[in-house]
Amino acid sequence: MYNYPPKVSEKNIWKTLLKLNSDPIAIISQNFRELGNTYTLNSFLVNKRFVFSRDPELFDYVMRKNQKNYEKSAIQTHVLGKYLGKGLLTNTGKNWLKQRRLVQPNFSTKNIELLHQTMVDEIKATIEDQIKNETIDLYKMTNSLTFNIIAKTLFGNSIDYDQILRISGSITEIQKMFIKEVRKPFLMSWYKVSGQLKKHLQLSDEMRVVFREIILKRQSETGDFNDILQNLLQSRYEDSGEPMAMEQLIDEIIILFVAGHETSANTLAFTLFLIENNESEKQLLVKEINDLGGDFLSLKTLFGNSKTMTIIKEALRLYPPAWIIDRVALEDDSFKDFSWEKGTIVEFLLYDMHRNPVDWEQPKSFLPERFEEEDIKSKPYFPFGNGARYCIGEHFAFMEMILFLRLFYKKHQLEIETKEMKTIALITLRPVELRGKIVLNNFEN
Ligand code: HEM
Repeated sequence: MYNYPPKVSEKNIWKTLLKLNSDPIAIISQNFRELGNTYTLNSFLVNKRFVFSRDPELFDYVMRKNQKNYEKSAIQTHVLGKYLGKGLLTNTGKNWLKQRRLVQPNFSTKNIELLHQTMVDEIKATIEDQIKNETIDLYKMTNSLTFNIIAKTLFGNSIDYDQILRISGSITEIQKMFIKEVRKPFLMSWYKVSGQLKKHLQLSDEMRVVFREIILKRQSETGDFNDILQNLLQSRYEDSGEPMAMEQLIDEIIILFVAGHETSANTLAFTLFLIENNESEKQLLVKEINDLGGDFLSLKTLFGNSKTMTIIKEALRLYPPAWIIDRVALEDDSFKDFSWEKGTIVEFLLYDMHRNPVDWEQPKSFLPERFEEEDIKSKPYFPFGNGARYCIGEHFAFMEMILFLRLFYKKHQLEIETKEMKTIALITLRPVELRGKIVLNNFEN
């Protein structure tokens, strides 16, 4: 009936299923090498068929050309959605489209650029705070930095650091629970009877209370507020002219926190590691910052194909935080010689697409200059996704990351202690650790 791509053999299914928990990228990649760019895994554990792929053409077909036939899997819409609500990342169908049309304009280049000063202030404060004359956890630093940036660009001074800490604590706990549910779904009854599920749903409720208070207070105030909340409150649906309902607004805010901090934090940590291990690139970066003089933070120098930009793009190629993207087929479908039944889950491994030697020369090397080549647009490079659900925060992310690197290398140096980059692929791909000491330059740049 259906012509599924080559299957993981009976013999290798157990090995694959076990390793999907402990080291998913290694086993998924190994299967590509053995079975080709697209293969099938029948998982008896969850009674579902998975098609894994690193074929850019199939990715384009599913994400763009035939995207109407594909939806996000229940892992995001239900498992994560029950804690985080139905914001853009966890929403589907008509409701998603309606929300996307309302929320996306708030992330236009023009609107994001208005947040420049807020980002600069947060970055300066974080770096100052971390100069301690001792080794610190740099990944923790990039995490709290990007969390504070999203909090302050969303709420301005309407949120205080105590509230930020509480929300960040709740989101971290919820993410841990989510990972447990995804990795060990067969323990679901235990999560229920042991009270873990309830405890995490309560955390979610508590978080919503904080957001509701902030929003209600804002609605009672008058004045000029330069933040995303103000824009979201002023946004109107095209058809009805109505604003967003309170609970939907809270859903969107929670998603912005979740989608908008860890991805950038991971990228910054990977980028720092790569810069510190590539002396010539570091020199070029510092030279660029110095050559820009007083313009090193100005909007007109931020978004061109600068050294700072190509370094980040290359870090995102080697270590895409969204290392895997999934979709479920709503109806039976076929692509080239293959066909599959509705309900099949298609998993795209961006990590492997970005490192496939067929497309990339020296795929494992850190070579930012490849992003200056003419043919770069034809390469399979999708750190921010593809098609209708493309990341709305790309411009925001580049702005905060470029500002951070420029401010950091303008006046500081890093004595990095982590010698080898070990990664862990959970919801996002992140470093296991990154430790080092920040020191002030003893010369003024
Ligand atoms: C380096 C940083 C980032 C990376 C690598 C990244 C990556 C991605 C990817 C791959 C998707 C698509 C997922 C899919 O199709 O299944 C996505 C969606 C999304 N991202 Fe980002 N992201 C980053 C930063 C941000 C930031 C800073 C924000 C917000 C401030 C944000 C908000 C979102 C939202 C709301 C969605 C869902 C869009 C939708 O489904 O309509 N992201 N991101």
